[in-house]
Amino acid sequence: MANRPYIVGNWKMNGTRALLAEARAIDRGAARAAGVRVAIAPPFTLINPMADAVQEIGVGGQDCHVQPSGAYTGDISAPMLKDAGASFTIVGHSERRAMHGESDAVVLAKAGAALAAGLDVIICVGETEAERDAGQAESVVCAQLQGSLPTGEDVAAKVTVAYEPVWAIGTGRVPSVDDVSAMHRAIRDRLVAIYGEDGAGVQILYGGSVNAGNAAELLSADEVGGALVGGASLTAESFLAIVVAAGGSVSE
Ligand SMILES: O=C[C@H](O)COP(=O)(O)O
Repeated sequence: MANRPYIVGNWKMNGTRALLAEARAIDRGAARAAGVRVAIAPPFTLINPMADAVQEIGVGGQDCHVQPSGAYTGDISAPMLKDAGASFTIVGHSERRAMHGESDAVVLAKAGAALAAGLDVIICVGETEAERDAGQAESVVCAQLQGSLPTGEDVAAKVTVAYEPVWAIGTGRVPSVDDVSAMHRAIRDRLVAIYGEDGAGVQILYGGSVNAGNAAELLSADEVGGALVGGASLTAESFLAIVVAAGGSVSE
C-alpha cells in the first residue's frame, strides 16, 4: 500500500505553551484529514505538553544527542524525547549542520541513537546556493545521504528523508518543480542503492518555503511524499491549508 502524504511542521525555536492552542487546532483538522499523516516537531519544552494535548498527530524532536545520558549540559537525549512522548526526531537539519558544526558522521550517530531509543527519524539533506550554482547539488546531497543514513535490518521503514535546499529555507524562494523532481529522483536512486527494495518505500519530503500557495505544485513533483514545513506550520490556518493541498479534507 502506498504511503499517505506526510506533512511535518518544524517549529524550530518558536513557541511557548500559548502556541499549544494551534497544535490542538491542527490536531482537530488532521483528525478529519484521514488521507494525510501529520506531525509537529516543537521545541523540547513543548514535546510533553503537546503529546498530552493531541491525539491524531505525531509529536517529535528537532534533534537529539548521540549518547543516551551523561555529562552533556544543555543537551537532550533520544530516550528523553521518547519518554516525553515523541515518536520521532528530526536529525541533520541544515541549521544544526551549519550552526552547530554537525558532520554527516554526527548526524549518522544521532540517527542511530534515535533508532536505538525506539524513535523514527527524519534525516535532512540539502545543498547551499553556492553548491547548486556550481552544479554540485546532486553530488552534495547524495554524499550527505551516503554519510548520514543509518543502515541495518528493518531500518528503512523507520527513516524519512527531507530534502531542503538551504537557500530555500525561510527565504520565500523555491526550486522549480523540475529541479525538485530531478533531486527527488536522485535521492530515490540513492535510497534503493543503500536499502535495496526497501528504499523504494522511504518517504522523501520537500522542505523550504512551503506554504499554502505553492504546496500543491511542490507536492506534485516526482517522488515527493510530503513536506517539512517551518514558518507556515506555526498557525493551524496556514499548516492545515498545506494538509489540504496534500489531499486531506479538513472541513467539518
Ligand atoms: O524544517 C523546515 C525547513 O527548514 C523549512 O523552513 P521554512 O518552511 O520556514 O522555509
